[in-house]
Formats: sequence, C-alpha cells, structure tokens
Amino acid sequence: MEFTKGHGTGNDFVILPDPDGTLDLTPERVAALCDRRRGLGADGVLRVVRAAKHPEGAGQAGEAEWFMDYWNADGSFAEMCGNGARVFVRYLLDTGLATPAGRALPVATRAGVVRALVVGDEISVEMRRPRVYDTSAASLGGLTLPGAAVDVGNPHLVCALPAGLELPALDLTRAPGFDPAVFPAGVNVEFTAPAEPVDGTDAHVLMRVYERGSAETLSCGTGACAVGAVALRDAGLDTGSVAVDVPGGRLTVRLTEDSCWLTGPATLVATGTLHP
Ligand SMILES: N[C@@H](CCC[C@H](N)C(=O)O)C(=O)O
Repeated sequence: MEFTKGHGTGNDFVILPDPDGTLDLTPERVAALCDRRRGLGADGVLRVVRAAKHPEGAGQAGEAEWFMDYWNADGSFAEMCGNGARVFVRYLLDTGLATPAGRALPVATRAGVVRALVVGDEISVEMRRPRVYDTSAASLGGLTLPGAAVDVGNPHLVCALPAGLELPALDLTRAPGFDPAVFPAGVNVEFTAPAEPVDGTDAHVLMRVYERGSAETLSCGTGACAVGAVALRDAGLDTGSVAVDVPGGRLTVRLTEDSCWLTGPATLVATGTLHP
C-alpha cells in the first residue's frame, strides 16, 4: 500500500490513506512503521479515513468528511495531535481529497471537530481552548519540577525550569515521572524557559517535550497550546498570542475567548510503497 511521510516543525508522521476504513492497523504494525531503524521512522501514524467509515468518526460525519485516526509511535491512541492535524490537512489539500474553499476545513478527531486554514505557507488549526486545571509536578534526574496540568483534548503538564537550569541540559532520553493520580492515562510533559519578546506576540517561550507514547519529539502542537495558555495566564492575560520555539522550529499559538489557533509549517516529504 501507499504511504506518505510528512512533518510539522520536525514532529513527523507516516500518513496512510484508508478512505473506506478497511486497513487492519494494529498497535504492533504502527510501532513497526514508526521504528526508526527497522521501519519508516516517525513520531506517529495518521490514518486518513472517511469519518462515516470510522466508528469514532461516524458521529462527526455530518460536520467533517475526514477523520484523523492518530496513533502514537508505540501503537497507543491519543485524543488529539495538533501538528498531526496540520500535516493531515496538508495531505488532504495536496492530494485533492479536500479543496481550500476559503473557509475553514473541518477535520474529525477523537477530541471532536477541528477546523483548519491555509495561511501563506503555513497551516493553522483551531482547536478547543486549553483548560489549565490543576498543579502537579514532574520528576527528572533527581529534580522535582512543579507544573500546571492542562487539558488540550489530550493531557499535558507544563513545567517552567528554575533559574540556573537550561533546557539543553535536560536529559529527556528517559520518561519524566508524574503523578498518576492527576494523570491516570499518562501525560505529555513540556519543559519551558522564557525568551526575548517577538514582535506581534504577548509572550515568547522556549519548549522541549517528552510525549506520551512517542518519547522526546522535536515539536508538539498541543503541547505548544498548553504552554501558550500557561504563558498567557502568567502574564495576566485571558487571550493573546504566544510564540513557542521548539527544537524543530517555531509555532504560534493564539487564544481567543473560546478557542485556540495553532499555526506553523506542515510539509510532505515523500510518498512510497509499503512492502507487505
Ligand atoms: N505531537 C502531537 C501530540 C501527539 C499525542 C500525544 N503524544 C499524546 O499521547 O497525547 C501534537 O502535535 O499535538
């Protein structure tokens, strides 16, 4: 079968077209595809299915034609993937499965319908407004780092580094510890440091992330949204824009009163054929 490889700020995905939902995708097959030595290598898989043909998309089929069936690299499911949604839309547009009609393109996901717009070379998706709902902590290399629990459809823990500790110094080859009572389904952990202001934004933050199901990645869109929501809260703002620099580039997050726009590049790099 055919596959496409794409990425958004270095968060990379194998895209599998399966319009009628007939592909027998299993956690083992997803993990094999995402294996960087023995497979294609990716942070996750995006299966492109008609919403009406997927049990979790059927209820959204009246609003969106396509369902983003997102899987993490270890074969687990996640509710939402912000960069994945942007790359998914790039794929729909480049393959002609959808047309940019001037209005936002709806995409069904496990976290509900998101809407996407092409903005120059970049793709923006409008997702639910992140909800900062608790305090918790991550443990890493003997340190305990307090943070904010944020729901972006999927779970996040945003931890600001204390003075004297630099982001590049963090060892993210191992999963940070977290409180399973606060995050019973696991969590994506973002580590942040403030940066010099960027024109046209209300805050500028540097971020590294350890993703549930994918380990350290070069970028996480929902993670950037969580970081943006915490940065605006800390600045005493309810709405506004935040530039979030990840190892793979820059994402911009804009919070309105009732939603969150995530903007950045989304690129397709190759198409090929999978051997059985
Ligand atoms: N990289 C994604 C998030 C993917 C899902 C995450 N690993 C989870 O399990 O919640 C993004 O761009 O949002």
